[in-house]
Amino acid sequence: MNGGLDPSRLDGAATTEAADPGGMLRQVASSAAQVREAQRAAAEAGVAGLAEDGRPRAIVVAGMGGSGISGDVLAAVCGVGCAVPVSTVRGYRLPGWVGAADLVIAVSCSGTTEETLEVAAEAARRGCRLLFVGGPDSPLADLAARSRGVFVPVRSVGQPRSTLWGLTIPLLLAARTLGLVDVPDAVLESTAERLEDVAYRCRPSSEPFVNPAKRIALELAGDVPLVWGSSALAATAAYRMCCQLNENAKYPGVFGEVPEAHHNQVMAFDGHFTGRAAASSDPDDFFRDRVDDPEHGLHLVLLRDVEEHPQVRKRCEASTEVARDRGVAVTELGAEGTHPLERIATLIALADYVTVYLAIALGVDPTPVPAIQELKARIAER
Ligand SMILES: O=P(O)(O)OC[C@H]1O[C@](O)(CO)[C@@H](O)[C@@H]1O
Repeated sequence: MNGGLDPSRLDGAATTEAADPGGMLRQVASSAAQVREAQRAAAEAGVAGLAEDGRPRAIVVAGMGGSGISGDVLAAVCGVGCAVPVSTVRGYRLPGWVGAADLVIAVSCSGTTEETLEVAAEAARRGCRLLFVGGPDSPLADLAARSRGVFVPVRSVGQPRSTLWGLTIPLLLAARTLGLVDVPDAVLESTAERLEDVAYRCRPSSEPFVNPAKRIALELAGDVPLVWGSSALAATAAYRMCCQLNENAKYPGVFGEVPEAHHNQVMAFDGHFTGRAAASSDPDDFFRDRVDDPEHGLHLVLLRDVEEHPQVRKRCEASTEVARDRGVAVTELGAEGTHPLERIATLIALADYVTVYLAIALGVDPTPVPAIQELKARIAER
């Protein structure tokens, strides 16, 4: 499955369908189209009707993996000033405080994920306000019909994780209709245009020296990425990047947010995963012989937002210095645009491409997730 690193796999001519048999690059490139199509789907489903009952006390999004991220993106775009709390439930249990005054949004691309269905069924039993987003002709769609919740059908572009924008835009439109977020149609369109622009710059035929995603993938290959966001919004993109490293590249990724990472994760720079420890000439160095390759160690990936707390900006600069002083490589990815939706979408889009190209450079098929499927099958047998 893993053929080892071969940078030539990212040469423009080589990044073909053979390198990506499941079509993950095509799926990622569909993000802008998803933004546009989801607006039509949400309007046809009657999401605007949610406003009839006024503002909910809270919004709770239930979803797993690439679908659960939609709840985090909603919270990030609504921002700290949001009039009601927005949280994501990843698991089987709906928190005890959630009741009829709250809006529960169940998101599942396949419409079959057991955790999401269990939380949604519990929300229906408690009489919560309900919105369902996901696969048509599915158990989720059946539950929506039985519980008379609003249902937005979403056409999968392949994998749930690459259908992120088809799943997320209906949530943003629900929040908009409830007066909780300012996302005008013009911002949805400018976000789609920015996604198209990232897709163009990161297109398979462009060579690594001009393609930012290919360049960053080659910088990361072999290292253990610590991915830190410089704002709540960038931290959501950082978490997404780690999940995409896992599922697309079958690769580890450690998520963090500045300033919190400065109170714990940064200590890993002083540990044995840094090239410095591995290259130690001290014969008594416990870690010296335990790291195979002193060239490859931790790699700090900083996702920088346009709007950062002034102290966080200083902290990001200091992070870079502290990391480089210890032989830890640093790569920065910057958000583009002004609206929070544009900023998070551009960070996610670039990071998505990085993870797909990392998979290809390593000889890994980005699309299938066999260990996830095996776990599901084993659980179903018990
Ligand atoms: O959107 P769905 O179909 O509920 O799936 C959610 C997540 O579950 C997984 O299939 C893993 O269980 C992920 O790949 C996916 O993002």
